[in-house]
Amino acid sequence: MTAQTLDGAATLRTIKAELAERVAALTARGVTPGLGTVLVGDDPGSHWYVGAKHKDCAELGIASIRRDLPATATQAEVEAVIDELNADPDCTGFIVQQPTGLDEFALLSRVDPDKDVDGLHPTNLGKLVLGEAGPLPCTPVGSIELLRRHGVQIAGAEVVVVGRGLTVGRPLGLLLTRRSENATVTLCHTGTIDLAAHVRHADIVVAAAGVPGIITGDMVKPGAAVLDVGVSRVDGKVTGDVAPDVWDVAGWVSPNPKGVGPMTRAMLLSNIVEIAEQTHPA
Ligand SMILES: Nc1nc(=O)c2c([nH]1)NC[C@@H]1CN(c3ccc(C(=O)N[C@@H](CCC(=O)O)C(=O)O)cc3)C=[N+]21
Repeated sequence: MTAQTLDGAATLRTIKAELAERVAALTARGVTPGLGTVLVGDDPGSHWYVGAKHKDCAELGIASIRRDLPATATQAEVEAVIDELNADPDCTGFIVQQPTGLDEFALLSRVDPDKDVDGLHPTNLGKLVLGEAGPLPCTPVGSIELLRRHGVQIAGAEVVVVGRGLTVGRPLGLLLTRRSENATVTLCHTGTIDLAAHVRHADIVVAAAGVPGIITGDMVKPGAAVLDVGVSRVDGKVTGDVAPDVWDVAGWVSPNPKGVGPMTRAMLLSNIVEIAEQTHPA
């Protein structure tokens, strides 16, 4: 048995086509959405991600506002750029690419919550906990959207999320347990005693540990859906958390690359368009 592919690259193309129509409708009314990015330092991976986001925007007719700062930039300098983008009417929303090597919590907290297209501002994470509407974190929502668009049943599913990080595991647990998703979630982490015992019961496994190959075929229930969210670099190549033998057991697997990564970009674009529509109602 070989698993079906949860193809994030193809799904990104579909979502871009849907969003392009909404951007065109905005542009026809004189509204051009604008995405801002703040990038600190010269990590090649971060540069690639930010470059890809701006290419996506160009394809859709979303304007780009790019602020690249040297690795020597201070907390105060980055905060001044955040203040500038908060005040810029052409900037619909923006992200501060992580990691910055600076006080991340202070930076996240300084972004105008209404421009927080990462959905990571404390106010927006609080809204998620409270069940209030607001921008949602891109990687967790992208993971759910990838499952949904491939017909994987989420309601009633036993989901094991591996990893409790701020950008994936923790918010994903909150999203999946909403009434609208109705999954039963077990959040596993480095303190989990018997990871395999938990994963074995899961209809859906989300591997977001950042440990190459931590999920192996013998841990997975036959037919389960397995999302590979982890990103590590081994010998310069992107490597996920899911071992190759999982494909022989699972019903669906998201490849890595071309799985959840492109979906993160899709949801960023979607958040931008959403904010532009809300702030400029027809
Ligand atoms: N404030 C902030 N927001 C983020 O959303 C954010 C961040 N910081 N820091 C880093 C992570 C990582 N991330 C990815 C985005 C796209 C791909 C992606 O499209 N990857 C391609 C290519 C991967 C490759 O070949 O390098 C793929 O998976 O097919 C991956 C990872 C967003 N992040």
